[in-house]
Amino acid sequence: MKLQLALDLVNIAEAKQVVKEVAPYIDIVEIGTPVVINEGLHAVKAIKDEFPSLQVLADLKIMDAGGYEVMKASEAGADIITVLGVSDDATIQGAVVEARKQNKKIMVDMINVKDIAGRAQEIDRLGVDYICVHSGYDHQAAGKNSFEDLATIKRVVKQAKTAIAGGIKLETLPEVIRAQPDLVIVGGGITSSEDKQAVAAQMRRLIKQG
Ligand SMILES: O=C([C@H](O)CO)[C@H](O)[C@H](O)COP(=O)(O)O
Repeated sequence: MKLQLALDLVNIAEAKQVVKEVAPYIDIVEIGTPVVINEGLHAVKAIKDEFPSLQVLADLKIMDAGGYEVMKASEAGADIITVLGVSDDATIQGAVVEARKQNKKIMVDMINVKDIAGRAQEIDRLGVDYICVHSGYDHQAAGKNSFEDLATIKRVVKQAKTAIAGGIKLETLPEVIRAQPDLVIVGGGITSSEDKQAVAAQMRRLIKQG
């Protein structure tokens, strides 16, 4: 099981500082959607250049023009790029084709997908690398999480790796680990804590224990 740090509410300099603190405990750094909006794909390049041994995920949440946007994120150095599960199959297929050309991976974010089981099966057949259940900030504010959805995709997805994101904290991580996703994505659970390094280290320990 891998651990991904999501960076959402930082600029490039702050992002570098956080990654420096927690780098030994994480596998993937996510350049979050708000960072891409504020800083552009330069943020992806800056982090990849400074931390070449970490995988970098560009959370573009692509909704259209999958091939083109994956190409641009790949040029910036992204290893994994996100596409929305609610987008058209053609968008996801375009993203997958381009990712294969560039030797990159596609993660489909299932945020706002109503029929998780049905859509996850369709998306799995499109050859994506990860399917991620996700309670975004607005869903978290309404008290939702994606634990049930994780169990659903674990049941129906045959080929892609499974991931979960949205409000995961040190206290809720054991419940997530019990469901055995391939990847756990944590943003505020690390970045909002006073001692980010200690929290990331403890998360890594819990994941290692399984
Ligand atoms: O994708 C995200 C969100 O939509 C804002 O862009 C976050 O990266 C994701 O939810 C993980 O962050 P936390 O919920 O703070 O763990």
